[in-house]
Amino acid sequence: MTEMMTPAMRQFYEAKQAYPDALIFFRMGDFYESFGEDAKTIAKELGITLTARGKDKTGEKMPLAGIPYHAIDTYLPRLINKGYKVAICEQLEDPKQAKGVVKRGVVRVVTPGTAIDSSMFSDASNNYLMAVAGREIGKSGKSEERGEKEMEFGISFLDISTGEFLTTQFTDSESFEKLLSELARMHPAECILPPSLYGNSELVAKLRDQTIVQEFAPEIYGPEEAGENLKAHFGVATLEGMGCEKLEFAVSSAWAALEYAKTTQMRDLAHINTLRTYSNTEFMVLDSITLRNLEIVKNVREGGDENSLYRTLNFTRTPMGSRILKKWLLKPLLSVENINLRLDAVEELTKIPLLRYDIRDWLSDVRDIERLVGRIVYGNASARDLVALKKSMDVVPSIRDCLLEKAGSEILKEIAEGLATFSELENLAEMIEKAIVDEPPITVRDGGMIKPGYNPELDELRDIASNSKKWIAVFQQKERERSGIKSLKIGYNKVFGYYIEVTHANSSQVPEDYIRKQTMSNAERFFTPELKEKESLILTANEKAVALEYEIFTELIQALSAHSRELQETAGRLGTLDVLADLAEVAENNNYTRPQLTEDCKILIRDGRHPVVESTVSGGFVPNDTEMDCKEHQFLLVTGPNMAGKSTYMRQTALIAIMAQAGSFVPASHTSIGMIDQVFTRIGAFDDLASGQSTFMVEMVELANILNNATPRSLVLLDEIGRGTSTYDGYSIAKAVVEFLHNRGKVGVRALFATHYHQLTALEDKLKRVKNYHIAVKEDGHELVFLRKIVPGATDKSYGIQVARLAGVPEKVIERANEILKELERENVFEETEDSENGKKRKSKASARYTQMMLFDPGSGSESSERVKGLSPVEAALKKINVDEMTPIEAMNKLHELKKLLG
Ligand SMILES: Nc1ncnc2c1ncn2[C@@H]1O[C@H](COP(=O)(O)OP(=O)(O)OP(=O)(O)O)[C@@H](O)[C@H]1O
Repeated sequence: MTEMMTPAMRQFYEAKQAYPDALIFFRMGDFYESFGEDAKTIAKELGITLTARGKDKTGEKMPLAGIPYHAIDTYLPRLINKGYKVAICEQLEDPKQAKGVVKRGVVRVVTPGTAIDSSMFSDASNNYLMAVAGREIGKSGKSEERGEKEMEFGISFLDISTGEFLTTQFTDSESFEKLLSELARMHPAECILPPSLYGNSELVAKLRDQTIVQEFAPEIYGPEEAGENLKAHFGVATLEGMGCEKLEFAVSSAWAALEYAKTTQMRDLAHINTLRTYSNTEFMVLDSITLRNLEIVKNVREGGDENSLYRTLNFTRTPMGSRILKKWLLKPLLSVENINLRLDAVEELTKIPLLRYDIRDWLSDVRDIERLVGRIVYGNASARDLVALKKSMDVVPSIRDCLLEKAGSEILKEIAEGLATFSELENLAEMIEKAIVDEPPITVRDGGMIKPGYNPELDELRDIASNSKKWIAVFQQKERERSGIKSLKIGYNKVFGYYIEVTHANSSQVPEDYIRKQTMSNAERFFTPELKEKESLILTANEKAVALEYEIFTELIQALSAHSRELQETAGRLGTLDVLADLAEVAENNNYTRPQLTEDCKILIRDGRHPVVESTVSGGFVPNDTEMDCKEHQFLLVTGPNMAGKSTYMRQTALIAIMAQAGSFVPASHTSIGMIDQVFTRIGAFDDLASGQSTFMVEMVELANILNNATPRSLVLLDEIGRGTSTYDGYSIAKAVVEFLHNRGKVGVRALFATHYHQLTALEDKLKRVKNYHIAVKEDGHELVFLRKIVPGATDKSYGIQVARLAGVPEKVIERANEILKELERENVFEETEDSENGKKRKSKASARYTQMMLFDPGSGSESSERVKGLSPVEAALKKINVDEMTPIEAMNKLHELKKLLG
């Protein structure tokens, strides 16, 4: 049966056998075709027509799906993004020599993490492949207290299109917090795991929530062999210079990533010429929850970057700049010195606007050099890519010279000096300029790329070919006259070459020396010995010219490849410069100021604004101050009506700190930030129904993470803890959380806590570092005026009903709600309570009874019916208790609370 298959189909099945888990794309002339089951999948996923051709192994017609060769960039991402692996089959021999049966084979396997086609990812993102290595280690420290095992992980991230390669190693908890935090920050398209970790279903499930996970078992995964292989790849004697010589899991993961990339790409990836080891302790930790809650790079609603901090700050001119800016925001620094280096450069660029304008102007001409170099090294660059690279290189001398002359800050000087070390830059640019035409064709196999005058041999061949065209025209005229057939014409096609075409009606008139070549439906085609001779001359000249052009182009590619490291470094320097100039531009346009960074634990922000909200609110943003320290203002309890601006205020504090530590100016008139090692957030309710967790469960899981991991250097934002359960439980949890964070370690944790549990504000009197603040509003008749101003002290009103009216809740409901509220307030008596600590009298609206009602589920009908029946609060509460279901501790707590109610 297999005899029925064409040679192409046979080769297709050979490829399929070698790559059973990949969809095969098989190059046939101007198309990529796929057969059989692969064709069905491709047609379904891409919504293209499924046709049939030839016979398959069983003699049936073979399903076929095809896409035009030049459209692969459009279609491939749609499959890759769905997690498919694709194997690309191309002609294997050098086309110059290829004669007879064309041998095709797999030249590249494309997986999500190894895609290099630019259309697969936005310019602003890296396309990372992540590799993990690691194992369980014994329990220690905090994890032992919690009865958890610890894991030691090495992880690496490789972007094969830009050549960026990073690795790190760290100890993690059993719930993989750090690993998942890195995953959230780097957002890899694919993650590979060795069999030992792939067997850990919990790990795989958590990774799969965020990326595509594959098992990959390179033959050599041990640290020693992996290290040797990495050294061989980089051509170095030790990995010490890259910082990972002794980090066995980092090394193993780095080799796994590189090996996977080499195996799929089937080339040695020389442009991946260095590995950078980083440490988690270099950067502020922003876990996935915080990244989401603060909308650092994506918005919560649609997941796009609109209204994210990144979008607000990103006016970079180059794709490298966008990518670096994103990295800076995802990884704010922890070293005051390094942050100041960035800030010095930003400040300089704000102070010398002309320098900034010039730089940004020049940078507008710079294309994605990192990816262009990737394509060059890959051998799949087009002549257009070289022109783009040349245009990008053209501006470098101007930038370099201008910076050498004017730059004073350290980073700008370093950039200038770094650019100056690339001595071959101008020669390489000139080489491209001389060789390649200004607007070359898309393909590199059909000629037309090399400028006339660049190569004498090429000029000569082209001459022959073009003179021959004139010869053909003369020949046609001569033959028309000789035969007397006016409609006689000379034609050409790829299969038959040149021919003389005459209609059937005239075919009897042809001269005797015409030799029949082909009969068409309405014409006859002939040739003569003279035409045959000229044909071979023309065709060889053309063929030779195209081949020579390709050869010249390949030489250029090789010359550029030899400088791939310098080109990548240049790209990195231009990208960094772009970010610095961008931050300066944004700072100038938005009235940002330079923050101070300190090693103490103070946070002082004067007239702070939310960088994103300030550009979207109508009527102007009201700036606010923040003052935190570890002495008196360590835990700020923020109260205020719904919609007052509590969340905005808390978020702006965190965002200003993140911007400052990333090296950006900030939206405030004065800022001083004591280094923050991690921002934790528990904001809003995001259902995680997919994972089977309730809203409250999600809230508690996030809270547990904060309580277990926040350090005195952390900043914690808590918005409405305990909202997802009954008031009683919620209040208890909220209060316990304040106490816990306040007392954590010796100094506690810096935290902002927005709450509607007004009873919590009494904690200010008991816990010395808790301070009350509220966001002021003004009542104007029925109207509620939001002043948006944070002021010291607590508030005791929620104004929930007024806000409900503003939101358009029907007036009937609002009236009834007001009646119920008044009824509740009638029960309420003003009382003077003694502040035991300082002996001052404090007025509190909350009577014991009111407080009790809040604690014991104020909204419930049963509560008010108990009241109507005339039970005292303590009696009502006692009635509700089910002693059989209580633990001794719960019973003790309850008793304690009941006693307090008695006063
Ligand atoms: N300082 C400010 N200046 C101007 N407008 C502000 C300011 N702060 C907040 N706003 C506006 O008020 C809206 C509500 O703010 P926010 O969500 O922070 O209120 P909230 O007090 O947290 O509300 P809730 O308690 O209902 O969650 C914001 O979307 C923003 O438009």
